[in-house]
Amino acid sequence: MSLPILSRPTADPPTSALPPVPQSRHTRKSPVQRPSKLKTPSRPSVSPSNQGVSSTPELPTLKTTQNVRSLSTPQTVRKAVSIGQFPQPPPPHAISRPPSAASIASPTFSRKRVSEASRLSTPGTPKLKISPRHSDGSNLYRMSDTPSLLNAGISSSAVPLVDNKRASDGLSSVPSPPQSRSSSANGSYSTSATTFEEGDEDRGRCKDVSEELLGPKGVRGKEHKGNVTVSVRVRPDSNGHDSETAEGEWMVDGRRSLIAYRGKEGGDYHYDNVFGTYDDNAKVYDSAAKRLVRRVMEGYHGTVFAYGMTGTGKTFSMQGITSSPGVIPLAITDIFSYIRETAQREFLLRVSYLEIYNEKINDLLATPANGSSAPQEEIKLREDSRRGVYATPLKEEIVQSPTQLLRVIHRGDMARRTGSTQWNARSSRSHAVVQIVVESRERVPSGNSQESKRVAMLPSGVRVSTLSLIDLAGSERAADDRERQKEGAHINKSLLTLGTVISRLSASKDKNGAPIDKDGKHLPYRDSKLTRLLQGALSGSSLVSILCTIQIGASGSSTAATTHTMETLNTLKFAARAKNNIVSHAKKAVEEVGSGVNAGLLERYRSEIANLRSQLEHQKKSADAKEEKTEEVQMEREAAHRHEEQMLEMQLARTALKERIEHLNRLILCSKSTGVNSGMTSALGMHGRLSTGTVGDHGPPRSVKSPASHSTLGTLGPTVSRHPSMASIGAPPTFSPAADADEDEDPSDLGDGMASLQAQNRALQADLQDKNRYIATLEKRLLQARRSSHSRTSLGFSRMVQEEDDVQKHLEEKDAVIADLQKTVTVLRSAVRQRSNADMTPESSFSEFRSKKDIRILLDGEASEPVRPASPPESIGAPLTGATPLSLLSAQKSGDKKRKSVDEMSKMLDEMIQDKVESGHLVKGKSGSVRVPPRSTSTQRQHSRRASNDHAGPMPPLNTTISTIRERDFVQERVPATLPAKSLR
Ligand SMILES: Nc1ncnc2c1ncn2[C@@H]1O[C@H](COP(=O)(O)OP(=O)(O)OP(=O)(O)O)[C@@H](O)[C@H]1O
Repeated sequence: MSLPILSRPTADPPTSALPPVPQSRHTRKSPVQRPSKLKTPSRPSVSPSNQGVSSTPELPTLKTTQNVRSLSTPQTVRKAVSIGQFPQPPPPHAISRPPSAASIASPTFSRKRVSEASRLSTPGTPKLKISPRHSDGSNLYRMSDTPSLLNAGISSSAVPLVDNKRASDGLSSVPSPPQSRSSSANGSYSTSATTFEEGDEDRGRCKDVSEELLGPKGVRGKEHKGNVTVSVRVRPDSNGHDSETAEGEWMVDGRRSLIAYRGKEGGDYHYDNVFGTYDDNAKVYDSAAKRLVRRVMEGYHGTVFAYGMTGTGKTFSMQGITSSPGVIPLAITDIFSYIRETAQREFLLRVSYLEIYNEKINDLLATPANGSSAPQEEIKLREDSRRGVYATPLKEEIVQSPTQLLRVIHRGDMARRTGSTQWNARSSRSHAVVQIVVESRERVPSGNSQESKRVAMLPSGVRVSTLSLIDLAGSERAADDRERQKEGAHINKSLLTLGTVISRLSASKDKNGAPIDKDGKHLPYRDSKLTRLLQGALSGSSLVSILCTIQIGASGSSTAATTHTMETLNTLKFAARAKNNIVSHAKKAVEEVGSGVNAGLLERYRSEIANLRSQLEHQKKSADAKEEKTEEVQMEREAAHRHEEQMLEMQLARTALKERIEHLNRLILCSKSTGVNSGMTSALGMHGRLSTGTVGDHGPPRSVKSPASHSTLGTLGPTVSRHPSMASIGAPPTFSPAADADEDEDPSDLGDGMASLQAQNRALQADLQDKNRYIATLEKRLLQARRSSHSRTSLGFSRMVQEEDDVQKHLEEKDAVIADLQKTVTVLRSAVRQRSNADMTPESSFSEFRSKKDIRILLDGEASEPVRPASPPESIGAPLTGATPLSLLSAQKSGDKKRKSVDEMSKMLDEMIQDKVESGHLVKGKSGSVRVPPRSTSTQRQHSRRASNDHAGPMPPLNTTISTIRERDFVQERVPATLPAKSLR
């Protein structure tokens, strides 16, 4: 009989979300025996065929009255597994508890189970016999009612039978009645622990049964045994026909969890669960692993492993197929259901997946996805007191959803070593270990307030538990293939070591605490990586569920059949030893507080989150402070910038003013150098002399102004001070009489008035150009100042605007001056033209001067009053009344025409100077010199104007300067530079 050719799941993980996880777990009932078409063996109705059991003729071996339909062909049983096609979790109203008897009694449930059974059973399946209880009690023992974490809360009440009789024909896994554990003399085994159906009274209750059991009222003496569950699953025959021998030799009673072999070395084997060929993976999971998974979620360590001969259905049971997912996917679904149901705790899940292949550990999750064959870092097993034995370095992935977890495991499955053997087309060549680490922590129920939310995050102890789901490689006979032989040798060796360890397990320990066997020898955990890795579970630190798979009724040659039977018996013995010897004293993991190396990731993440939060807050604070500082600095900078701008503008304005002043000064010097200033000075000197000397020479002096002004003029003295210029401010130099004399006595001046005028004209033109250039410069600066003033927001803005206005005013005044000068130039030009006629009558001269005077008046806009007639020159200082310039000029007809006209002009100048003195633009010194009044406040200026004293002051204000310039310009205009100094005297 050949074994079926099977294939491993190849489908990709699902992309769609898993179905919703149930919110309640109180409605799904415990799995109980399902109704079957097979007849339930009953003690009274002993089948006659039982007589044929040779090995134990005395035992009535009951045959099922109806043959179990053989399972569908195994070739099609193992289809590609698609995670998306895993069974949907029960709806919210359903619970994950096994169906109760009550639910079984319902027609719907019965129909479903019946149809499942009929689907799985195929004609040809070995007829399984149900062994009744031994009548003599020698080979069959009742299992003791030992409550445990894995059957916690289960009462020993009998399961109600459908229609008052066992619905199962023995293929169901309804636990047997309590029996005491013992082994029969002829090799029959039974286990002390048993699983019990939950009584109706427990259904719907969600109580912490472990607490109940571990509490003072718990059966402490027996609980440890109860923490180990051993189940045996019988795989359907692969080819559909069964041997009569096998049929006669084997009896499987699922209801009583019994497998009996009536052949050589036969006996009855009792376990916690016996699954028949019709039991599907859901049933296996519910009975053998579900409770353990729940306990792991509560904080216990748990290990589920499948053990058995190659091809007997270990991988099938652990991974499952599309239509019947196995223990691993169902556990994953359950884990997440539990998390959803447990609102009072928060969880963190991480998963790792390794294989032990040829005594080497490979990380199945670390395999590069792109297929690159980079050598993996060697994974070693280490041990510490807290974690026990563990593999490192191992990749762990944190998962947040069932889909994600299934995908990770699927990835590992794909990386696992498999190969074709004579017995299994896709045989697992390695032991595969999925480890799901569950970290959980109590959550303080959070209210709506921010405070309570914060409190909810307060750190509490983190509990870390591990669920190990192990699919062992199958024991096998020597294969033909070399590689398979080598693999098989390693597999067999490790399984042998496992068996040895289990067989020698005892509660004894040496003085160092190392486990020893009954003979005081050390247990050979280190002989294989598998036993080393399972050390914690085997030595009792975790809950254990062992699922042993067998196949009975193997076809083939009689030798093969014998070998097969021997292997099956070995598996059964292994299972029995495991149940008898493994003592679990699993305890709930202690909640660890703190964020040290030993703390779970959950705590580390929490503390990291808290750290990051505080860092964030700190950074935010410092950022705020920085921002504030930056703002301050920015404001300071802006203020400084504004200040700079203001300073710049002020500087510009000051520079402009200074330049203007310098320029004007230059002009004055320039005029001097070209004779203009000297002419003016000469004129003034002339005027001085005119005021004093001319009185004697030409009769009483006449003033063209008021008597007051005349008297003022009289104080000018014999030497007229030089016209004040910027250079003369503060210490106005006066021309010494000698210098004056030198200048005045220059005969060329007298003889070449025309040339002087032309020179003056040139100088004025140059001056005009200078001024134009200067205006352009000022305009440019003004433009710059305006531009920068746009950006001003400082407090000094208004002040600057004010200053700018002042500057503007000054500029306007300067413009007016320039206009004056231009006009003056025009007038001078015309004067030059007139002089060129050389025929100048006093009248014409007077009219010319008069017109100039008018022009001046017009330009200055100040002296609007008409020129008054000159005063009679009786005395110096006396008011000149009754004389007009015309009369004056007429009286001197006898003199040189030019001299006369000069006198006229002198008079006119005198008059103008007097005007200026009166208006405060000029002050007269005691000696009769004329100066610009000192710089002073407006009040002082007014006072100065009134007092007309000779106080010399500091630099005059700009207005004064401008006025002075105007005066000077006017004087220049009026007094030709070529006027002979002598004549002025
Ligand atoms: N209970 C079962 N019902 C139907 N088919 C099954 C059952 N058990 C196993 N099979 C089928 O038997 C074949 C072998 O199963 P599986 O690969 O799970 O055996 P195994 O014990 O894991 O073998 P190995 O140790 O060589 O890996 C598969 O095709 C599988 O589909």
